[in-house]
Amino acid sequence: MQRSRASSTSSGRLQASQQVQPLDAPKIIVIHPGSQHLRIGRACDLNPLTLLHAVAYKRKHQEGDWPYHDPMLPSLDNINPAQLQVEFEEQRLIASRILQNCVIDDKQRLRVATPPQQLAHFNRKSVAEKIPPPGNLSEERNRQWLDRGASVLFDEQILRLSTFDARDYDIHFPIQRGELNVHRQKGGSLQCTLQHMERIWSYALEARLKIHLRDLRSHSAVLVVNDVYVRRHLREFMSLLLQRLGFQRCFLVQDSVASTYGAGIGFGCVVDIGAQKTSIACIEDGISQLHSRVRLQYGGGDINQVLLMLLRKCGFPYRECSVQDSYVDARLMDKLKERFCHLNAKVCGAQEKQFHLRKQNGQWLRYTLQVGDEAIMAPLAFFHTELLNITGKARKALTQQPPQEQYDCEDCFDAEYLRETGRKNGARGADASVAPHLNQPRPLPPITADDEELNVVDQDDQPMSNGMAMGGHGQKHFTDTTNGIYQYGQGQVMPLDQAVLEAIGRCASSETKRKMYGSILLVGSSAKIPGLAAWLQSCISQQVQPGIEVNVFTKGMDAGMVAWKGAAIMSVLESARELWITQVDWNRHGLRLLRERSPFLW
Ligand SMILES: Nc1ncnc2c1ncn2[C@@H]1O[C@H](COP(=O)(O)OP(=O)(O)OP(=O)(O)O)[C@@H](O)[C@H]1O
Repeated sequence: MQRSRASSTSSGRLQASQQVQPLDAPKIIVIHPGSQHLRIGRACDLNPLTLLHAVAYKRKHQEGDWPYHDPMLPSLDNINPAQLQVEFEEQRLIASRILQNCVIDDKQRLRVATPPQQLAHFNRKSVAEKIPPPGNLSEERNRQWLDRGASVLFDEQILRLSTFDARDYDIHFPIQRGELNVHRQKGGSLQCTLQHMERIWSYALEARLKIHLRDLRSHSAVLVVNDVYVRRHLREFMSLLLQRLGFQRCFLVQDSVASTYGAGIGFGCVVDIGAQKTSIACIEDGISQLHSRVRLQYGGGDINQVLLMLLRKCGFPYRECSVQDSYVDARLMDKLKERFCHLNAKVCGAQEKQFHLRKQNGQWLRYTLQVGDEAIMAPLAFFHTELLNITGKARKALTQQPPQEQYDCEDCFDAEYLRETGRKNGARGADASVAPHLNQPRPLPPITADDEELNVVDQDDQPMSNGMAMGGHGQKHFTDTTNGIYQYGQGQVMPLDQAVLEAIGRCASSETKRKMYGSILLVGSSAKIPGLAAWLQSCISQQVQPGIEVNVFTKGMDAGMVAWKGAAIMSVLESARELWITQVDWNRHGLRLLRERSPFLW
């Protein structure tokens, strides 16, 4: 490890009460939970299992009880759907003009647009054809598509729930937009959310990894957590792993730090684009730089919604598609995006595509359609973020408050708690003349009940200033406040390139900034969109001072697994031994251990 916690623990601090056992990769379980997927596996595995991070409980149909469904894709903003359509169309035209200005070859020829009306002419006439079940699916398995007898469904079984079938289940995704999905509706309390998580992880361990839960006491766990975290939630994760699931020991690692290990780089700006969130953090010497961290509330799921809207504009032949109610349709949009979308300006013109779909009655259908600029315009929404307004205009940018400004009433070693309760010269509370450092202004109060450690920046909340992000020029769009909060424009969703420029601009020295520009690592499954790295590189290059080298890259491995692999590598390092927190120690010392041992500033 680049940074040893041993060097930062004083002699008077905690010593492990148990001798650390030899490292044994098959007995270490690495867990990376996300908004859509859970990645889990043994540290010795080449790749983790990837399964849907959701659970569906069969409902008892009772009077007054309605099914509860967390959507798989971010919901459309339905405050004023008609207005939304009009605004979307305006933005589509602007994006189309941007694309037409793209030079596609050495002869400086410009890109030719494919108008949706031209595609609609073909698509509206396209009729679905009945086809037999795909080759490897027997008639028998096609009939038993869904296990209707099971009281709980996981993974693929949830993805087979149509609008009709879903009515029999309460469906929960315990993480949404990268954060624990705590809400006021059915099954939305913090304890319920943790219970959903426990059910999914237990299923993955027992049914998929074939590890009995009672054997977990001889296993260790590494949990990959967000860079921008809520301390209270991390505490709950520790209890879930050590007390509820019963792992022998565990440690937590931030996802950007794990990604640098997975990619084999010593430093870099990690841009993680997942299903529902994008997080950015600059890593140096194994530490995620506090001020550079930001989590943006958009990801691949929002691109699915943009794609569907664009396809509808050109006569999408599967007219009943309802991603809000049907998990089959949400899954279909994932697949279509993964197959069609790209950010390669040289690819233009209409292309004929096909997709298959199983109907509720077991009949398979084949749809044929033509796709043109929709395929490039949907992912362009990462840069032209006005297109993302359909899934919410008032999008929040989340940064993390420094540790000394975080107040945790259950942490009896919390700096604020000690300040409030400490006795100086026999008096409660400190006198400014005696201990001026203890009389600092009180930290900001919690922002929300659950997210007290997050700086939640509602993009409409703050006045504009001329705050200039360093590194680039022409970035006059950021509000810069004293505690590291920033926002983009007058409430717009922050474009990806601007967010990266701002994150790097917040690094301490120009040397560090220069290093970061030269090493921008793209991870998360949405980073697999062909051409994304080159597009981002080109956008950033145009905005930095001349002479600064910009390098945006992915590693030659599944971008969605980089963080998991990094955590697996870390877990077996000799230098990671001091990070482990045993069940016995956690029961005895609790939170204090996270302060002492976590590989990031608690
Ligand atoms: N080849 C691909 N091309 C484009 N997008 C892809 C590809 N493969 C997967 N995706 C998209 O990546 C998203 C899932 O990403 P990932 O599994 O990293 O998210 P997550 O970790 O579950 O969520 P989050 O990081 O938002 O909490 C989905 O929107 C999926 O459609």
